[in-house]
Amino acid sequence: MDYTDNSLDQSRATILLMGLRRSGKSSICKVVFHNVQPLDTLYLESTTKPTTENFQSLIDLAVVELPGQLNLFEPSLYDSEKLFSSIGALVYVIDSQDEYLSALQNLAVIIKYAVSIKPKIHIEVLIHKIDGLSEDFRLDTQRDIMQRVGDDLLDYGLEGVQISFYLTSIFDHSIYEAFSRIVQKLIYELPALENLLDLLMQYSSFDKVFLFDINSKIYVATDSSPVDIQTYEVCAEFIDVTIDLDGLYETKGGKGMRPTRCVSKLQNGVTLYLYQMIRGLALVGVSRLDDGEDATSMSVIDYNVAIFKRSLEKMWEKSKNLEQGNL
Ligand SMILES: Nc1nc2c(ncn2[C@@H]2O[C@H](COP(=O)(O)OP(=O)(O)OP(=O)(O)O)[C@@H](O)[C@H]2O)c(=O)[nH]1
Repeated sequence: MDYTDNSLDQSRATILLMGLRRSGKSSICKVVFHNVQPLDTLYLESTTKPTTENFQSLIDLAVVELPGQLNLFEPSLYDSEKLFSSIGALVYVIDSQDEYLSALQNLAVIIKYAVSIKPKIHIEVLIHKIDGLSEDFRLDTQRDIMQRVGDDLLDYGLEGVQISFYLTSIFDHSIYEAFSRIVQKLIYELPALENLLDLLMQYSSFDKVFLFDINSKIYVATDSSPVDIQTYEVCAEFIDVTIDLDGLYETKGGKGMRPTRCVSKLQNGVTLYLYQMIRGLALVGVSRLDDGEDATSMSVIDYNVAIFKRSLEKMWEKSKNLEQGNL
């Protein structure tokens, strides 16, 4: 995703990032959207005023971060009603290594306000910094937080509100997985995209396909089979290797003339396939081709991926026109 400017554009899909002080909001933004190494977030300064960053991917995305020290309803600093009515998803970060009861009280107040302004808002709760908890304790913590949030909402008469919970850490891929799922909820064309990816799977002997945002390693869509985190990790790392290699070799006719394509067969027999798409995206597929069927299958894969890319271009053009009111 490209960093563009610093203004909040109402037409973009907007994610509002909230949570108490030091819960990890800025670190998440830095790691996911700016490729900062997790350890380099250790001594980040506390954020003192609301910040907005815009990113371009399949959709234009704005991430607004509200500093934890702010009183949510502090009218002099920002117009909370305007802000909440413009967002698609509220992401609330809870530090699971800290005492979290006050965070849960804060969350309940925010949810009450958010749904009063925008009833259809997506509410996403990150139970963050789980790297410091044992496997068993992670699940206990998640259960406890879900139970308490449910009880708080019941007290407010908001029992029907849908909330998604994610266990996350910037030190592994869980934060990318969570953001992938959150961003996908904001993509209007997601069902059509998933359909296309299912078709691609069916006709191209792929076992799993992802449509990745190359810079952030968020996947904006995948086929309908379940995501296994190890497959995600292999594919995300394959993007890094491909981009590094691509930088080493100059293609005929100069850079950027041909889309990047890379195929690699791993020792365990799994073939990884990457093809550059539009708007900073890449299709990454995993396949278990048998020896001997590589060449024919690869031609079929190339052919079908080219069709997928054309469909994606058409879909993108159409949604752009719809947005501009041209259709
Ligand atoms: N162990 C661990 N530490 C984390 C993780 N994410 C962030 N941190 C640390 O938490 C501390 C606070 O992170 P920040 O990103 O500054 O928190 P913030 O929510 O932006 O804080 P304010 O700006 O004060 O609102 C930093 O030292 C980070 O390195 C995580 O997943 N695991």
